Amino acid sequence: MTFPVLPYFPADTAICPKLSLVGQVIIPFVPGTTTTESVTKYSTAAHYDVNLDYTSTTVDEKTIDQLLQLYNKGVHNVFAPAAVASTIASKIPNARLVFKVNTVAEAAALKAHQVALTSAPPSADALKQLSGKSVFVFFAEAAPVPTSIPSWIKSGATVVIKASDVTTNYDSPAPGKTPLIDYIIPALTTDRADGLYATVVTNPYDQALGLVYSSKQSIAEALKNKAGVYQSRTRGLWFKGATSGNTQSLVGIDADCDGDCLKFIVEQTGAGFCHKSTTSCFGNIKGLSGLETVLQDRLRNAPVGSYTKRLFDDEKLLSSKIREEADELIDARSKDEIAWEAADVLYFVLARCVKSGVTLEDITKNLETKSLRVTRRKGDAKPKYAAETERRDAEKKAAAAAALRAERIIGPNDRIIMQRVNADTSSAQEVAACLQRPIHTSADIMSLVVPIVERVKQEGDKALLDLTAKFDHVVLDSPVMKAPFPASAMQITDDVKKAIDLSFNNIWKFHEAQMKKDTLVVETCPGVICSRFARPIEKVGCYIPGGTAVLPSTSLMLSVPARVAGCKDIVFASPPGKDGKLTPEVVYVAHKVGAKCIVLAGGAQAIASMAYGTESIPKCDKIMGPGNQFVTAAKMFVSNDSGALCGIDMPAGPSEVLVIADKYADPEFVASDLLSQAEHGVDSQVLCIAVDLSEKELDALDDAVDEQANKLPRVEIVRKCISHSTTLQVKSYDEALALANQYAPEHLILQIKDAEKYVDQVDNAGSVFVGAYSPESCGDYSSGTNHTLPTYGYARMYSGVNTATFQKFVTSQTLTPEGLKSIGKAVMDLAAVEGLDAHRNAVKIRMEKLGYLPRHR
Ligand SMILES: NC(=O)c1ccc[n+]([C@@H]2O[C@H](COP(=O)([O-])OP(=O)(O)OC[C@H]3O[C@@H](n4cnc5c(N)ncnc54)[C@H](O)[C@@H]3O)[C@@H](O)[C@H]2O)c1
Ligand SMILES: N[C@H](CO)Cc1c[nH]c[nH+]1
Repeated sequence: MTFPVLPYFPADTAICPKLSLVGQVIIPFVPGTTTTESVTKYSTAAHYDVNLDYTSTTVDEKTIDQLLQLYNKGVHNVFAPAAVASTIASKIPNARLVFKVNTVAEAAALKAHQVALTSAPPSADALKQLSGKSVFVFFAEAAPVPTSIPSWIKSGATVVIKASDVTTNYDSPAPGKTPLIDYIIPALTTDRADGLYATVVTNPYDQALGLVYSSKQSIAEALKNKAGVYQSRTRGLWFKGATSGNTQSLVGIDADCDGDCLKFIVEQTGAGFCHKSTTSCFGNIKGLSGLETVLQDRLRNAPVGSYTKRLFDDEKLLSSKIREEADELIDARSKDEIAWEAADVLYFVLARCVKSGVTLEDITKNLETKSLRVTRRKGDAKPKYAAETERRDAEKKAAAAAALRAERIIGPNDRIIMQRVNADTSSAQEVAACLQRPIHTSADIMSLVVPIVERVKQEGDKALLDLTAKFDHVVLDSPVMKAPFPASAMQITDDVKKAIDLSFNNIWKFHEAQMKKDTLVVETCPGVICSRFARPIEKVGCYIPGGTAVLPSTSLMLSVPARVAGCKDIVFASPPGKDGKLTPEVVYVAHKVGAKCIVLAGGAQAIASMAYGTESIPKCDKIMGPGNQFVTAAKMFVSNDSGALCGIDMPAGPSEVLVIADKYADPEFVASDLLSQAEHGVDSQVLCIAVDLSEKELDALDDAVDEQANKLPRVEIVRKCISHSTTLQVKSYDEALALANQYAPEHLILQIKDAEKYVDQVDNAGSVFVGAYSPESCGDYSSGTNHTLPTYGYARMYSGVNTATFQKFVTSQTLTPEGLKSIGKAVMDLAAVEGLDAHRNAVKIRMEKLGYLPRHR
């Protein structure tokens, strides 16, 4: 309970610190003038509440804003005439208001909980009508009537008195002034025979220092001297510290709920409160304030070279520690970890405060002020911090994924098996880490690729030859081989020729079936005929990878649909071998499809040469084909450069496969499919989602992977790829398909019972291989579907290469007069909405001539 006396200070600058020892003051509110500073200067630094007296009988929006700000800076209550208080309450929902009225009857009629009586002094009996309300007897204007004060206070009212009418100088008060003690004693009771009041002494953080006793005189002396003065039961008036030197500065006094126990809030100096030289009579104070005391002492006395000294002297060290500990706290999970990390954070934060002279009391007061806010911020983090948290989360995800991969380096003597993760018992973060791709087209790659592209753009063939020498370690005379291609460059075996021819035919058939030959015609309204027809893209570039393995199959996958679509100029690009020659199968395919030339270059430089053209290489309108991260980044770069005016198919990077396998799947089949993509490159990724497999069945899968992998010539690549590849155990098919859709694999293989049934549930995948006898390799070469497919999860929004990739679609329309009549008005109305009069006119003129609209000259 705060003492039921509220000193009124007519000017906010004149607040008497001694009177405010009772815990509250009231100052006038002046519209437009009372600033938040005039409130914070008391409310955040001192131990008393600041109330405002609003005297005007009107209130405008500007003043409401001003009040809002003042509330939010810690103003306790605003006393206002009842009508004004109602207006404020309607504008500021949680405003703390005391409704000023003249009479007890008016107060009783109000719904408000806090009321102030401003005129005729009420009798104690009349006050009883207001039980249940907080009542203030407002004597700020008139001189108080001291004889009534005890009865008001005893009735539970708080007396608002002019500060100038009160004094702490109790023994020789100036004429007309009432000693403050006279307002305090009526609020107290005691059942002790000696009439003393039990008094709890606390520090400013409400920590008990000890129990003492007070008398009317000791309290009056304490108020007068603003010091700890008590009544010893054996030695009379006791000025604490008078002999020991451990004095106390009094910062506030208070009473308990029924007034039979006092509280003195003090700042203790010297060894402590207790005569045994401990901080309190209950021993030394621990916790945060104990730590604060230690740190304050260290700030003054820390030995040179000690860690605490370094911490105080080295701003960067202290800031870094706060950040580091805050991060660790964010990452902590168990109760123990959180407590541990929170303690570290508090230690360094407190060191920062102590160093800057900020005390726990300042922080507590600040917290109290914030709790008084009437309009609260939404609580969202500022965008900068939200973005930072997201960035850090992404970094952590990547680091977690990297850590998982890093943990698993499959050594030459280790079994080549995938890591196993049970999706049902792992955290979402752990599962997500398994679904992270090993490599991204990041800013780092772009910073390598952009200079390469720019060089080719500027220097053409010369740059191409230099970069081929640098990256492919072969010095060429010319970067291009033009058609007709010499027979010597396409020497291949009959079997391979037959294989290419068979594959060519199947790819042709499937892509020709996709060909949109017929013009699409729709009459949308009578006389309005809309149509759409396809046209081939004239000049297309086909990139055929050749880094870790040359892929003639890719030349088929790109050039056959190009030919089906009717593209005029087909340009191939593929890195030359160390002997400076192209793979003969690639040249054979180029010859078969009638390609115009083959660029003997790989990587970003090959893409740039086709995007911008060089002295010897024709510029292409669109570039298709897969490749490593340099190729993919260069494709993305040129497609964004309006100077290149060059489209691309999609980001088709390192190969990947996700196999969903159940207990009906043959582990050897599953292993072979996983390894067929693992052998592409160390940055490939293969995943198996095992549906309800037992440990024994999972072991069989591991055995099959290990056995087959060790027999492969590219086992070294496979070993590295399998290191970052995972078998995820799930319980159900639905779960498996949900994870597959989340990953959006380039290839999805369903080795499950009734596989066909689940195709409907596939939302995101480049190409699906359904059932035990549909290995992914068939799609790579010969079945007819295309193997140039979106990776990195781009299957969520891109399709694989298809015939339409090499086409563009043109729409056309024909309107008859009847057609114009059907839609003319709608066009004119919409053009008017957009304020585009020329658009409107184009229809209006025709409609007028046709007689559908009256002519306007
Ligand atoms: N998504 C698909 O549809 C699909 C299809 C087939 C292949 N692929 C993938 O294509 C990729 C082919 O990659 P690849 O490396 O074997 O062949 P690539 O032809 O894509 O890249 C080789 C070229 O990269 C350049 N290069 C190498 N190191 C470089 C460096 N440090 N800086 C700049 N340039 C550098 C060289 O010029 C080299 O010619 C594989 O990851 C494979 O999985 C994907
Ligand atoms: N699997 C690759 C697509 O990611 C294509 C390919 C070509 N040769 C063998 N495989």
